[in-house]
Amino acid sequence: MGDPESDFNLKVILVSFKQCLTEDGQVLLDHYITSWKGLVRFLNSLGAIFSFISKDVVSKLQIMEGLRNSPQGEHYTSLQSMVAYEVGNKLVDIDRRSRPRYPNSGCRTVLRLHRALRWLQLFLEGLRTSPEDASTSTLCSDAYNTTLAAYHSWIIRQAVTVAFCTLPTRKVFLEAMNVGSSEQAVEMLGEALPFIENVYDISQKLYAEHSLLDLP
Ligand SMILES: CCCCCCCC/C=C\CCCCCCCC(=O)N[C@@H](COP(=O)(O)O)[C@H](O)/C=C/CCCCCCCCCCCCC
Repeated sequence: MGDPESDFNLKVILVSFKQCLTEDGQVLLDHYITSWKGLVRFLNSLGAIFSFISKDVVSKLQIMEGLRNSPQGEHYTSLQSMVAYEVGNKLVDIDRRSRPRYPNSGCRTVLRLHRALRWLQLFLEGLRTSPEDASTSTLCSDAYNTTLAAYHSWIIRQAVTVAFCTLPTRKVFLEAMNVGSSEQAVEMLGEALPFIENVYDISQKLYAEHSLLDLP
């Protein structure tokens, strides 16, 4: 049996995104939630300054677990079945002008995580391809500005900018992935990032097909 501490590395988490996908391209929500829990664990290890971010992710994961464990749980087996169920039964707030009726819908909640997954993909790709002396804070902000920033209020953008300034160097970051040297971490990212990319692309297509990419 493996040692839980040494098993805890970023490769395990990134590869777990592979398990989210079935052969016919269903995104399995149980695995999706588990993969995100692993990411939260990493985020927590970066320090208390990131706790406002991890609290938000945890609350979204709790919403999804609540739906999954509810009497309607079978509809929340995959992203596809969730979208079919919630859209088909009008359980999603589509119109920004109306009073929210379903603030905790699965579609809305996963959309927030889905956007964050794109941030993660761009950030880790930046880490992988950047020179040794690249600033992680710049890599992180660049990825943030092209993904999540557009959806966040001014106050959150300011808090995030401060938190980014506390990030460790690229070398420390790569070693914190717990997969060996920085060179090995870079290699691992090259192998494992496509798993995140696949999940992101399939989810993006599904949400676009149902016009769900801009849910309030
Ligand atoms: C050793 C390297 C490993 C890197 C592993 C990184 C692990 C990353 C884990 C989590 C990523 C951040 C997830 C952020 C989710 C944000 C969801 C969101 O947009 N929530 C907002 C909207 O929700 P509603 O209000 O509409 O319900 C919410 O308002 C936001 C609240 C908190 C701020 C979120 C800031 C996100 C910044 C992303 C960068 C994270 C920096 C991590 C540093 C590596």
